Amino acid sequence: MLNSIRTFLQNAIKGNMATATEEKIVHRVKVQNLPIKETPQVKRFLNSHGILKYKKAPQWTYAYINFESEQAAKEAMTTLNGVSFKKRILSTEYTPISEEIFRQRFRPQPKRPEVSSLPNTTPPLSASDNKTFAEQLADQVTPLYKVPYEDQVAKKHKLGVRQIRNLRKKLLPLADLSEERKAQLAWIYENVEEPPCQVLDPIASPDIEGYRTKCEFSIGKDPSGKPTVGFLQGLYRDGLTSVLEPSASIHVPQISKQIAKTMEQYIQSSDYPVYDRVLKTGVWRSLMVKAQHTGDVMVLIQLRTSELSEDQLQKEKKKLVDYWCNNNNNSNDDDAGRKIKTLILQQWDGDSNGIRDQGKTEILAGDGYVYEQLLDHRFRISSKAFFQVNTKATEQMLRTCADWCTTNENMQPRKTTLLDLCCGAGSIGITMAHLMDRVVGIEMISEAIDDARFNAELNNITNAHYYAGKVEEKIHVVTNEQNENVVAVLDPPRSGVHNNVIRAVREASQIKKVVFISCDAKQAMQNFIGLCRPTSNRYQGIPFKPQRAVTIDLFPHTDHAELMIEFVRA
Ligand SMILES: C[S@@+](CC[C@H](N)C(=O)[O-])C[C@H]1O[C@@H](n2cnc3c(N)ncnc32)[C@H](O)[C@@H]1O
Repeated sequence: MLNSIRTFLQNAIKGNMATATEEKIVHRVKVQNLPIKETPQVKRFLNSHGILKYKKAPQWTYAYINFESEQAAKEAMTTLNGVSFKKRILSTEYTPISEEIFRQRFRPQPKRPEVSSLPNTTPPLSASDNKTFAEQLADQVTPLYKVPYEDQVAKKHKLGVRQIRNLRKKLLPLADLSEERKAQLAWIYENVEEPPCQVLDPIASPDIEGYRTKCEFSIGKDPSGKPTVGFLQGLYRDGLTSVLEPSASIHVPQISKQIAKTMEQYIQSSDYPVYDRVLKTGVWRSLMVKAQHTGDVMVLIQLRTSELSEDQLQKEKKKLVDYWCNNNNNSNDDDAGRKIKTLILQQWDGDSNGIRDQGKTEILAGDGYVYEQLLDHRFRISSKAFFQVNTKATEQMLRTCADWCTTNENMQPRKTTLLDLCCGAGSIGITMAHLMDRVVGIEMISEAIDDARFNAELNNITNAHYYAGKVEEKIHVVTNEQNENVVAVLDPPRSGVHNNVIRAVREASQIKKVVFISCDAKQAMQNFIGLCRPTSNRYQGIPFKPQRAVTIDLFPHTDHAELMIEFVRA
């Protein structure tokens, strides 16, 4: 029972991450089989394994440790799992939790009314929080919406500076080893009152409303039980899996709101029920809309098919095409269906929520692609390929990135290879290819690599080469080469990259510079530390040091931003 609740919470967390808030996760590890009481001994034992902060009540046989990234959590699990302490064999469990829920747990909770007693409009949820559903949703998906935009940017800049300072702080204990290692970290002792590298003025987003070119909506029931397309309300702690409609969401473009509404009308008159995230029954699960600045729109509908016969599924597909592409929808919202370039169906019967890369996708109409324009280059994007969601702010980021990649006293750009790690559909390398000798891109989603190859050709680029696979497995393609000058741009997912990538980058002496683009510097901190820590058996090669950093606001009204750091050899 406990396990199923935990799985439910974890799935709910994952589902909500994928849909609405790009929410922060506390990467918790539960260490089990510890002795009760014996507090000083437990403290000494955990400290000796590098764990200085943890939570354990004297009567508990377990402790919780929080980490900033999944990777750090997993590394600690590897260290502690199976270790014998006080004649007990320890075991560990990864128990991630949404940061918001984590915080809420330490706050007194107002009593909530029964969900079924809530009326069908948008009234206050309870007397104590006195907020409409629209306000609650705004607090959840765009928590800074009431803060003037310049103040949002200033706040994110401050957080970026704090992360850069943190890097210095986290490296300090590693410097106290030997004179040689200390020398490699000399930069952390310079101007200790200042950030350890130049921090440029933050780059604000040119678009601050309706900027999201990709929206993932959940399909479910609103608090009154009405089938709805929108964002998960996100209070899984209470077992709530309600969906709130997005019409007031400031970051969602009008066209995507129209499409969500049109889909809502479809499911409300459908013979099949919406997906129930607790019982794991029902059919309609999620909707993804990619609405690009070129005017191209992709609609991907995710459904659970195990309740449908083959005949029913075929009929439903035909009905969807009729509705979306033959204008048989009654949408009075400016005929959202007419604007769709491609319609895709994804079958997903698994427990985890959100659009899944593993889901079976089928193109029902169009060619399965949309196009976007970035810095005078055109990009084809498939349903599975990552593409930055704020086009105008991404252009700003790419300009700065190109500038950093081509300024280096000892390297001539045209004799330099640009290593585009985690390249997605190729936007970084392709917009810079004309400045470089060649571009080598590595990406694990094969559809994205197909897009990158296609995009290079589409933009008449002949010096870009792409490899499908994990960076940790393919990076040797470039690092095994000799006598090359290489600049690496590393643009990984939120949690950063595998340590092996960092080790390979350090060991490849031809890589003179790394431009690290991180959408969650806290989680990527382990990677930054890996690049900068002194040379050891595990981390060979000359370490890097930060030279410049800048915050770029790709996500107005949310807590998120990109932090771009230029690392050069120390
Ligand atoms: C933040 S996106 C950046 C994509 C691209 N640079 C862009 O700007 O559009 C991160 C990308 O890393 C890819 N990725 C995640 N882990 C990877 C790995 N271990 N090896 C290669 N690619 C990976 C994801 O599929 C995704 O396309």
